[in-house]
Amino acid sequence: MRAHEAGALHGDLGNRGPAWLRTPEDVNALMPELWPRTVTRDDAGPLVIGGVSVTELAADYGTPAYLLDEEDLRARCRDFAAAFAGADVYYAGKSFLCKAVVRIVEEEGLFLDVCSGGELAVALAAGFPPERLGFHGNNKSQSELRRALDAGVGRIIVDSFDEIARLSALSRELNKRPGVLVRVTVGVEAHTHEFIATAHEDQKFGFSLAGGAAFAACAQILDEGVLDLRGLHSHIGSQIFDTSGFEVAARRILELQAQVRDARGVELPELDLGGGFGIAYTTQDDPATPGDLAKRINKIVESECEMAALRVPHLSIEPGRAIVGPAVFTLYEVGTVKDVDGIRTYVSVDGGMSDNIRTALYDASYSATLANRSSTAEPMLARVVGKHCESGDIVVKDEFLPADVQPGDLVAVPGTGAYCRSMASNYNHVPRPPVVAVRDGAARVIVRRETEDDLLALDVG
Ligand SMILES: Cc1ncc(COP(=O)(O)O)c(C=O)c1O
Ligand SMILES: N[C@@H](CCCC[NH3+])C(=O)O
Repeated sequence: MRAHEAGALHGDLGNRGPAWLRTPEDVNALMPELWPRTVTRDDAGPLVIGGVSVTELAADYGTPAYLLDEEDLRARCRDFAAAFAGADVYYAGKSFLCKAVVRIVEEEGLFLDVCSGGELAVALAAGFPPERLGFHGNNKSQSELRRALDAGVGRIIVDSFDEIARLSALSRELNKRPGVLVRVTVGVEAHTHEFIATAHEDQKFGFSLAGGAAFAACAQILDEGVLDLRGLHSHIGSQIFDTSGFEVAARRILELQAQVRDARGVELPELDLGGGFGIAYTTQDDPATPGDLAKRINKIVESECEMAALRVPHLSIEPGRAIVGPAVFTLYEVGTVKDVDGIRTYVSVDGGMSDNIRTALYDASYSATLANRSSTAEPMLARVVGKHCESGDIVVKDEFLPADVQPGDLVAVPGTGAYCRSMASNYNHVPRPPVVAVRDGAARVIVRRETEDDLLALDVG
């Protein structure tokens, strides 16, 4: 039985979605907060991004494909820069990095956070000014640190005593004095998935504040005088909506700042409060605007500094997801529609966990819409799944699609700009999709589709 022939069963299925998911009045309607800014649905029905219809993009570039709204990405860079005027906004490259995006970030005046030799290589290959780079990582290798020093990376965020020793030895050898920040674990239990929370005590990142390691790291760097200690750094996790976590983090880290001043007579001039600002993946999410975030963060920093009689340090933040996440959607083609005995309708698309691992890894929720046409059919609760040999290969757990969705239709999943292409794999030897940037009626491939030749290129013998 085809899904749209299942009739009354769809009503029953409607009860199986999560409580927050409502049957839409118009299954073709787009919730503006979920989509890149230029996306519309034109009269004939297909989605249009940057002035180009998805049917045209699918014909030209194939599916699956990540479609990037360049105007939207640039606007989000500018929104953060304007809201946090006077601070340095580092775009977190781990969310998605390629040379074209590095250039966009540079042109829009942002700084760039990299966290591996590979990300550093992409930034340098695109000509990003090294003094505007921040280099992260809990286990930077000798060669990665050497490369960062050679390139003249602006800030290295040190994460362990081993790294302080390694970086100090290299700095002496190369006769450099890099600017460093000490990454502090502030002991905040961020309200997000445990795998993407990074400031509770029991974890690999940073120096513990409560245990005294963070103070000891600052003292050691100041005593040795080899590294230029510019300030403290905190990142509490990712996809966070509750700003109280940032407030607690700022308060605690500024207490450490005061402790360093009192003990050593040094007021560290900089403070980095990391990234982690949440975005809307479904109608249940209600993210703060950059303006709101800036207001709240600046207020807490200023009032804490006033209480501790500290000068307000030069602030920086590191948003990744909030800049690139909403600027992209993934376009898939439907291959099969299967109604499983009244339990659930599975809509299989031509990608899956290899292009979006977040649903399987974090139990993340996404939304979807029929993209190549509008439909007058009733909304039907469906699960959008991939083509991998894995029953957990789910792209969108629960979403209402028109009941007449059929093979050959296109389905679009918004909010896939961050941590989708960057975490993509070749599982089942499925080539990774391209990233196509669209702007003012023109499309350009910024990351090409992987080919079977690419997959075979690493096989030796
Ligand atoms: C140190 C650091 N900075 C910035 C980010 C960016 O986070 P997000 O993409 O959630 O803004 C991360 C990732 O969580 C991170 O680990
Ligand atoms: N990869 C995570 C975010 C972690 C970012 C790195 N600290 C996600 O998809 O939500």
